[in-house]
Amino acid sequence: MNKENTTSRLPVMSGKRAHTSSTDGEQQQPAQKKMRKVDIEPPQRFRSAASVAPPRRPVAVKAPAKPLRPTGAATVAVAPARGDQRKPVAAVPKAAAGSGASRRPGWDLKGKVSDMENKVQNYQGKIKSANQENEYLKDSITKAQKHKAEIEQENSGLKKRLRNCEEELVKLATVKDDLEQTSKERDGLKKDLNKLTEEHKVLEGLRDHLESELRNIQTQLAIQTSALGRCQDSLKESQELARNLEETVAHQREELHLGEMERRKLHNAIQELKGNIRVFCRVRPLLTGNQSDILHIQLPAHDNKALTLAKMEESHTGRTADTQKSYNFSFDRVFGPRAVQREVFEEISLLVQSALDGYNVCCFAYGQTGSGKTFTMEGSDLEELWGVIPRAVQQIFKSAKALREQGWQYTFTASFVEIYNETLRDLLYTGKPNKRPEHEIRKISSNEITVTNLTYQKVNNEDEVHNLIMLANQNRSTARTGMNDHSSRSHSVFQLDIEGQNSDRDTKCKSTLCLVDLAGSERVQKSQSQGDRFKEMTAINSSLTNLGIVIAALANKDSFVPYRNSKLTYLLQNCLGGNSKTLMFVNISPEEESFSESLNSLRFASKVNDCVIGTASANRK
Ligand SMILES: Nc1ncnc2c1ncn2[C@@H]1O[C@H](COP(=O)(O)OP(=O)(O)OP(=O)(O)O)[C@@H](O)[C@H]1O
Repeated sequence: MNKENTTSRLPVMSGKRAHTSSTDGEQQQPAQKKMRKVDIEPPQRFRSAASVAPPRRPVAVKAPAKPLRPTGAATVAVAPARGDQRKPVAAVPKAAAGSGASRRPGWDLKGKVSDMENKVQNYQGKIKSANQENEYLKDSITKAQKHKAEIEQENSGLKKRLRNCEEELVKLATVKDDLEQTSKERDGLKKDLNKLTEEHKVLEGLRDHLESELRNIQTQLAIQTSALGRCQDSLKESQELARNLEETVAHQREELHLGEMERRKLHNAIQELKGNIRVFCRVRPLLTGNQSDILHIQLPAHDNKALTLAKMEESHTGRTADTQKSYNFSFDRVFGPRAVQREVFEEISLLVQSALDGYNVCCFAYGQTGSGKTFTMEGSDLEELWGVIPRAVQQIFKSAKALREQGWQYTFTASFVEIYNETLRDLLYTGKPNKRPEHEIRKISSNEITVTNLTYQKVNNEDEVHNLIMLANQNRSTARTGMNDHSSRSHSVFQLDIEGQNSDRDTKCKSTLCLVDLAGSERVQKSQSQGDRFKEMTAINSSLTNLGIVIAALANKDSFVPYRNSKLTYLLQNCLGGNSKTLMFVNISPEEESFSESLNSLRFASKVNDCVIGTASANRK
């Protein structure tokens, strides 16, 4: 609102007032100006008030009837009302008054009085007019005051409105700030929106892709569902079949178990018929030369159980011709020099099977040094040259695996001990040589023998047993170098303790497979041993003799069996008793110079072969 407008809209206000308003207006904020422009209408009352202004009517001046003597009253004039722009009431024309006085002669007092009275009347008229005007002015003042009060009231109202407007303005400023803030936020949101729109587009693309994949999957699912339906049908059929098969399997298992028990019974019966102690004779091939050069050992072509040892004896007198002396022997089986390891083992594999069935089994090789005991029991590294021990171990683990399907679980514990000069030595010892412990044989129950400080190694497969055999050979070869090949003059005993359990049938069995490589059986006289060698030979012969005595006592069913006479028989006590199956190999050297030793060995073996040890029974619970 400009100054001109303010002035033009408030016509009754003084210029100063109008100016003040204008100044105020200039200082006001644009918003206030706007508000004023909108709200303040030209007050109509001011206009009407303007019309209240006293009329500019001329004061009626009556010509005096008589000219009055001019007095000082001529100076009386009505002061114009404040703000009244009217001209002062015209005084009686001076010329008229003056001309009357001047016209009257000095004596014309009457005339003069008349003039004076006119003047008085004139003045009285003037006074009356002034009074009227005064009344009028008073009235105007009253109205103006009233008007002023109204204006003040209106002013205070306007001020109040102004304050309200200012407050509103402040609020609006806050709103503006808020608006700016909101605007910024909106910009930010716009950016976010743009970003989200982009993302939305990407997601839409992804969704389209996924929807198409979903459609594919749904198609596949439909195909799979129908296939599943078919599968479920065939599964039902298969389940039915499986149930039938399970019943058959259970039935067959039962039959198998019964068959297995029957097999064990029959197997044992056969073993009993064969005798619980059996003797096999094995003739070593010549290490050099032609095997047909072996003349003193005769093996009948059609009898694999007989052997004849023949020797030409010179005539003592010289008069008669040389005579041939023959010694016939019969064993459970005789293997000639051409017999291979597999062939030999086949004959004893049934015995090894008995060990898994819960029978104690003892297999030992007897014979003079170099006759092939170690070769028979251990053989060499080549699988086809494996001896009884590795083949027995292989068979045991193979059979145990097969029996697992019938509910049998087996645990195996191996030990390997050497008896030299009636002293025990742990062949599985891995500690320091100078810390080797001493060992004692102890009987811990009626059918259990244990050796103190001996390594009893749990084994789970044949490889582990082969490793133990290698360790034992290492231990023996160490002793061999240090003690002048004492291996020939020591007994080595490999024991495999077998424990079986069939939880389904609540059956347990426990047995020991004992495989022994005996020391060379040379006679003292022949070897002409002396000193340590003599001591060794005495110990060997003593233990071998005791072995014969024990076997004989068992055969005779003696009430006392002298097991404790030697470490060997004490250690083998459980494997030699009535509850065991025993196999003895008698190894024969083919060289002619070994004739006498061979004869001795065969005689010893024959004695053993004649023994019938009581009926073996399985260690079952
Ligand atoms: N059946 C066989 N076929 C081939 N070689 C054999 C046979 N038997 C033994 N030998 C060989 O004869 C030699 C002596 O055999 P071995 O060491 O087994 O005799 P030993 O009776 O154990 O002797 P020791 O009592 O000294 O231990 C070895 O070289 C061995 O390889």
